[in-house]
Amino acid sequence: MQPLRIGLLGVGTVGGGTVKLLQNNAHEITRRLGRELIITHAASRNLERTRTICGPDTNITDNVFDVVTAPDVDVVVELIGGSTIAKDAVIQAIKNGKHIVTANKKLLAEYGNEIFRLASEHNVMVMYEAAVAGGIPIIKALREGLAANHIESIAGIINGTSNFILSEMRANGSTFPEALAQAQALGYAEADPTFDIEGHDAGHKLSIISALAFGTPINFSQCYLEGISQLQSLDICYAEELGYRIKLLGITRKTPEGIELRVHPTLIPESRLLAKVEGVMNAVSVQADMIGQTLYYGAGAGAGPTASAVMADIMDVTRLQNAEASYRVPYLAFQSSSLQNISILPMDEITSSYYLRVSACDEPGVLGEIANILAAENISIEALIQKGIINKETAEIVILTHSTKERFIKHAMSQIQALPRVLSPVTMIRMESLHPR
Ligand SMILES: NC(=O)C1=CN([C@@H]2O[C@H](COP(=O)(O)OP(=O)(O)OC[C@H]3O[C@@H](n4cnc5c(N)ncnc54)[C@H](O)[C@@H]3O)[C@@H](O)[C@H]2O)C=CC1
Ligand SMILES: N[C@@H](CC=O)C(=O)O
Ligand code: NA
Repeated sequence: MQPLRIGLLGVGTVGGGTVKLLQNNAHEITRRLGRELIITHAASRNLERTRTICGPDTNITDNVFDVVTAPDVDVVVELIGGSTIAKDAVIQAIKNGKHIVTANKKLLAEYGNEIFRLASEHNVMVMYEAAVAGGIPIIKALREGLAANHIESIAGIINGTSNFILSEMRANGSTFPEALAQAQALGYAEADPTFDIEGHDAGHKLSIISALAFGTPINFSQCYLEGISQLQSLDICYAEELGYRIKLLGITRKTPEGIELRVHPTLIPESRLLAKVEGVMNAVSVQADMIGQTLYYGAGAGAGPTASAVMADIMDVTRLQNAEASYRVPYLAFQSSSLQNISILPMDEITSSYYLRVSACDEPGVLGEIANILAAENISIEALIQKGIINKETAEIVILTHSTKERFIKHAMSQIQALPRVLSPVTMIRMESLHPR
């Protein structure tokens, strides 16, 4: 059988890792596929480096459009990132009948609905395992392994850079800038690391898996985003004292009123496996009606793990390329006839438990005033600690609440804030209370 011909766009961390993986594991891959894979074309900005990486048999260009129009390319593997040139190249490739493999969550979160519609019209596959949780086969799990279930909720650590930073700060006492610089040096961070630390990258990924899980269009523009840049080490310490770890979580849940879609720092009980996920590792917990809870754990970023997912997708395309259309892995959420019209809940309507930290005058009655406000909003308290840390007159009060709606906690916070003896803005961090331990 003729080899499957790959056109590679981008030979950076993931692109270079993909070439290396194919060079190292070609024999095993061919044995498993019964067919050879060859990279006929590669587009890159650094031609000399790319020639060294790819070897003499690959046509090298600095123009991605040379690759997407080349007749001897069956699959375009898009690893340049971003959503400008990458979008044009992918659209052009689909129109030219090429299958697509991409690691680009930004592109899919912003333009996935359009790209999948176009792919369906042109009868080509778009594979994106590497786009969510790097090497963890979470797309395959949702699309295939859990295909018979109703998915109820997903909670995941899906940004390796943020998790790496939080782990480094907690375990090794690194500062935020030190830990970020290390994540960049290790190839984990996005070209613009703001996407990592402000929650955008996790939001991109969450929007994709939420759409896949609940059969909706991708709704990134309605995803609530809050990153780790404003997190204070004081809150990390208090959370630990209460038996919790703080992680940047992506949470999506189907409720009768609509879908929750949110990324924010979250308190997780220390005993939960998610709380023990450290460094660049990712983990995704899925709650489904028949199977119950499943947990997927592995490296969420880096050359090797991400290349592993890219190559698995190329192998899937190879296997399915000659299958009749109906035998191909379906796009599920992206077939317009089967899309579900479920609204994304406004943030005020989500349900969570909450961590609140209040700095107040250390005087009798303050605690009572705060408790009264919470009681009036029907918010019950799970735990409370009080410390006089700033000076003798100022107390830090940390409260964990039971489950309530976000709008009730916001209303309570504004009243607490207005108390004359409350001294600085109330800190609020949401707690993970979706999945059983
Ligand atoms: N680094 C990681 O651990 C992971 C990255 N991803 C995604 O994979 C994609 C690639 O990421 P990295 O390899 O880390 O980025 P990178 O910056 O290391 O590599 C991108 C490469 O594409 C080249 N490039 C960009 N625009 C180009 C253009 N117009 N023409 C030719 N070449 C161009 C750049 O020069 C660079 O060599 C991104 O979408 C990223 O979000 C996904 C999962 C993990
Ligand atoms: N920047 C991303 C890379 C993988 O998607 C991350 O840190 O998770
Ligand atoms: Na993955």
